[in-house]
Amino acid sequence: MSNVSLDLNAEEAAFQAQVAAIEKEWQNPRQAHLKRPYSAKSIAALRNTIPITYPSSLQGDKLWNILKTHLANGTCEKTFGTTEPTVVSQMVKHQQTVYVSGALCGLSEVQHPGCDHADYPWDTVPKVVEKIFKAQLFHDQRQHQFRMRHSIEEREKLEKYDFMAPIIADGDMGFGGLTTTVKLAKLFVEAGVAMIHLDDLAIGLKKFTVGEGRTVVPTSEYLSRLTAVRMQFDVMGTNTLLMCRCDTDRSQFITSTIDPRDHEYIIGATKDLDPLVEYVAQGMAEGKPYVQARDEWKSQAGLMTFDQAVKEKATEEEYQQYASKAIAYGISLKQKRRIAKEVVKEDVVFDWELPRTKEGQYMWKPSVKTIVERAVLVAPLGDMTWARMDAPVWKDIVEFHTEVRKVYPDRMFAFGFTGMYNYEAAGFTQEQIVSFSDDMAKLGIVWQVQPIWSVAGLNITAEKFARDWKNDGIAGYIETISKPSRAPPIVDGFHKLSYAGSYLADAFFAVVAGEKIVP
Ligand SMILES: C[C@](O)(C(=O)O)[C@H](CC(=O)O)C(=O)O
Repeated sequence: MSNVSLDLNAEEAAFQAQVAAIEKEWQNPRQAHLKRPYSAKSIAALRNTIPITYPSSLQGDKLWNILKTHLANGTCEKTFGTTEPTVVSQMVKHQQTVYVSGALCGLSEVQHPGCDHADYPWDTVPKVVEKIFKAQLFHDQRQHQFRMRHSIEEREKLEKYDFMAPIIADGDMGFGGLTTTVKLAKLFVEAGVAMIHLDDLAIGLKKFTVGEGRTVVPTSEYLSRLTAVRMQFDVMGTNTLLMCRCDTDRSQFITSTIDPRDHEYIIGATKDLDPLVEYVAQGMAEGKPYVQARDEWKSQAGLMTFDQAVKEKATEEEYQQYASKAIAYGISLKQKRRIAKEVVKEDVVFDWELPRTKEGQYMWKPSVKTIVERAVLVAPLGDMTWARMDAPVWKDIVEFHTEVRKVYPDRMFAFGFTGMYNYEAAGFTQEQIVSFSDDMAKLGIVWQVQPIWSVAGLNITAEKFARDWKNDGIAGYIETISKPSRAPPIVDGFHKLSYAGSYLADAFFAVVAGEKIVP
């Protein structure tokens, strides 16, 4: 039974046309760098039967052109994070893009604020993107209407801004299984985002505190996440950009050992002792603090990777023989053990189950090499790459970007000036700090973000005004806010010409009343 007349030929022809259109889109220079593990046919079958277009796609193209121009010029876009449309309306005067930070959303857009553990509801960041995008459309509309009320000669004297700065947003770790990631990607596109970034962190285990550290997922899971987003963008037919962020730097745990590509970096105990969780439970029952019990166990466990354990037991010659066969991308622990048995006389004791945490994580040894491997592997699914680093180690920054560029010379990169960077402590001179952005731009880092300016930045502004208002009242307001906001370059305030959009409201009344055309 059906409620439409069934024309199977027309249905098949429409489907084949859709497949052909998708194949063509994928060959377009804008998409030629992408490689999908699925077919155009699978995507066509997942599409709706009516055509739907999204502004997100236009914004994606716009962002692509902005960043490609920076890449060609060896320059970069420097932006910052906000959740506030008011801030966006001003930053577009100086920035070409806007960042919606998950950390900020977690602080100011939820009922229960908290440090950035990405523990807010999965639709929090897309909703903020939607709020900002709609505000951008409003400012774009009011400016356009205002300009069109003026003659061409008059317009020359008016300020003009591009309010539609592409929005880059934090997709965190995708918030769960593949279906959540798909829904997240869809909501972002519908909200008007130009690019999202997705990382390889484990849900619920993003840490910024002193307890147990940050946890990544296996390479295979990271790949699936990014593929899920790419698939959803393809289903929606958008040119929205995907940034592959990798958080392996400084991560201390991995959720599973399922992927041999991760085995080189998983840490085991090389001593025969009780499992960490049992030792800690026992210690705590005896009244020891958790951290003390944990550290005691760690100091006795002989923690290292399997390759290091082999090195400890082998002669120099045996190790060279072992390394030539066993240290290569994707060699599993099982294969490594077999090779060690063949070439090393002594038994290699190694157990990666013993150090597992109460939540089941395995211990992990991060390195620039792992980040490079992950970044290179997933690069064809995305448009940009970001190696998130807690601390600015210049040598690591150079190594990472140089290595990835050996494989993908045209790759565009992002960088976040994250957390509590202490440049002096990291050995940077004042000169190096000043030229840091430009130096990074030369490595292809075309999008650079200070994600959390709003915390200290807005607080400083608010605290200052709160003090001035208490002390000086309206006299102070007039001097420090009202007058400067009217002087050029105009910082939008409530006055008729700007932010509030009074002219737009007037236009609605005039048009409804039958006004023909202005000026
Ligand atoms: C960029 C980031 O994802 C964010 O949410 O803004 C955070 C910021 C931070 O922790 O300082 C991150 O880098 O993880």
